[in-house]
Amino acid sequence: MGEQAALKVASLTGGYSVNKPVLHGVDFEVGTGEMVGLIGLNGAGKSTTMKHILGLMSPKEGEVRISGALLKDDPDRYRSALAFVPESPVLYEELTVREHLEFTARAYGVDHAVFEERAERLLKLFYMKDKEHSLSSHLSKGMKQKVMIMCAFIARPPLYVIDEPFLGLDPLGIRDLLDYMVEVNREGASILLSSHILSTIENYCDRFVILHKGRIIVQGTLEDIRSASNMPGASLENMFDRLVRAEGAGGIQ
Ligand SMILES: Nc1ncnc2c1ncn2[C@@H]1O[C@H](COP(=O)(O)OP(=O)(O)OP(=O)(O)O)[C@@H](O)[C@H]1O
Repeated sequence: MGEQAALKVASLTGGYSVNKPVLHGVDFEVGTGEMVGLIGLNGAGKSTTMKHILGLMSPKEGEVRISGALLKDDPDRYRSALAFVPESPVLYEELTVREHLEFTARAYGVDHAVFEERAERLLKLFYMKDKEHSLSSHLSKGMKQKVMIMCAFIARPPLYVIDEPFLGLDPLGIRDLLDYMVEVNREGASILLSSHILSTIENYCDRFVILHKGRIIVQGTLEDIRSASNMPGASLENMFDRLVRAEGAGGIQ
């Protein structure tokens, strides 16, 4: 991996209360142009890790760097270097789909002509062209999720942090999203993707980080995880099942 990873999470310990951390010494990187899958059971700490990366939570110990920089070094630059797709859509009810895209593009300083071109392509790709002037409150659940996804891609930042994006998307939406992620990835963007749909992400991610009860139990390529779990040729889902059962399933104590 290069000297300066797109994202470096180092010895991260943190949580919601001072005395009871949720994350314990979490260490991983996302290299430039890499797609890394963050996987774990409900409550394993995936969203908490992402909140630390976004700067919504401060580490108790350890640090998070984006392209070598800490949030406190240059908050504006840190924030504009990443786009986040949350697990549940968070939209402004009184804004239309197009207005959401415009608002995001402006916040990231996207040139107007570039915005028009990207917006047109995304609206068509996600079958949302006929909804561009609809208020977000008038959209279906999956359509709201598509707006969040389009907002991330309109910005085209170097790093995407994507939390379980497939929920609510129809099969075409899932495939279009994956294809688009591959496209930005090939152009050099880095992606941290969390999902429970292991059979889908198995074929897309370069590496995986398996989080269990706030600790990383294994990380690496599919082959690395096959060696670590002594399961040659196994699917990610089967390895995950064995690894977390061996550690004892259940939430963070
Ligand atoms: N706002 C909060 N306040 C206190 N504890 C929280 C809060 N959000 C999450 N937690 C706790 O932190 C732990 C990790 O939760 P987190 O949301 O990071 O899990 P996750 O891996 O994203 O799970 P899921 O797959 O269900 O989305 C859990 O024990 C959870 O109860």
